[in-house]
Amino acid sequence: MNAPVHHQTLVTPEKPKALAAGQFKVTARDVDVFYGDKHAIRKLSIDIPDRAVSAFIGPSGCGKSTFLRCINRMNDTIPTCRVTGDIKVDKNDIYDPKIDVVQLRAKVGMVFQKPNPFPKSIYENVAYGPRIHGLAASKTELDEIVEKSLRKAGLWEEVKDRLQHPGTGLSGGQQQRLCIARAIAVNPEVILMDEPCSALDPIATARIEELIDELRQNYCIVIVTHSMQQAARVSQLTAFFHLGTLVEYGDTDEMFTAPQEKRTQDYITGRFG
Ligand SMILES: Nc1ncnc2c1ncn2[C@@H]1O[C@H](COP(=O)(O)OP(=O)(O)OP(=O)(O)O)[C@@H](O)[C@H]1O
Repeated sequence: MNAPVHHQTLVTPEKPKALAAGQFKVTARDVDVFYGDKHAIRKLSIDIPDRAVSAFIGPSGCGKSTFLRCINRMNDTIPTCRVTGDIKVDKNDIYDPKIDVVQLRAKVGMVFQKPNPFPKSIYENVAYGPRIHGLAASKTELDEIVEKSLRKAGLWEEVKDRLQHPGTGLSGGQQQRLCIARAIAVNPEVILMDEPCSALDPIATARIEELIDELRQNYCIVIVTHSMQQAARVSQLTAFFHLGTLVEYGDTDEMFTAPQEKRTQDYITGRFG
């Protein structure tokens, strides 16, 4: 990309109130991440507010996904990966050995690059989490959770008459909304999205972006994206990563018009990356 980003904003440009009040949902201090000898994240500190969308941008391999996965301990599943430093969600240390990782991943849900519904029915995809977390006392309550989650994910009208059909039979964009419904069903507070639109066509992408904008009213959302246009459209805050460091994090509008750092300026104007 050689020209500055064309700035389209879907969302109201007001600053998140949480920023002004200093209320942060996720805080990280001096986080380092290693894969064996490879130092992937260096001394990263960040305060992420609630009820806003934060976008992580930066060139390939700069550590965006690695840091995103730290926020719900998804990196625990990679044997060579070691995380040091301090990460808190709601002031609770998520690397405390006493933390129940299954509960943490319900509270800090994740949506992946490629939609990955379970090979089960649409209903079961959404009902599975609430059932294992004991969130429904009866079948009626479970039905209500499934409907509410599918509604919040903007999928209910399209699937209400075929809840017993396989989730894998939906279109890519519908599958991604099903995965969002699945994450929502267990009452998360933070939703991590790792390039959630990269496998989708522009229409399905627009639908997911609208959904992200609606969801920010109730959740802390962090999205990794390769698209600066997408970051500009959906986020209120943007974090620019480079070579495993967080170069700057702040108001999306300011980041794309008057970045603080030369490296950010060079990246958003297409001089590297
Ligand atoms: N499982 C892994 N094992 C070893 N090294 C890894 C692993 N995952 C990532 N890395 C390395 O860590 C660094 C950061 O990778 P990461 O995927 O976090 O970057 P990214 O900014 O999300 O990249 P992209 O935009 O290409 O997805 C890279 O050098 C990458 O090769």
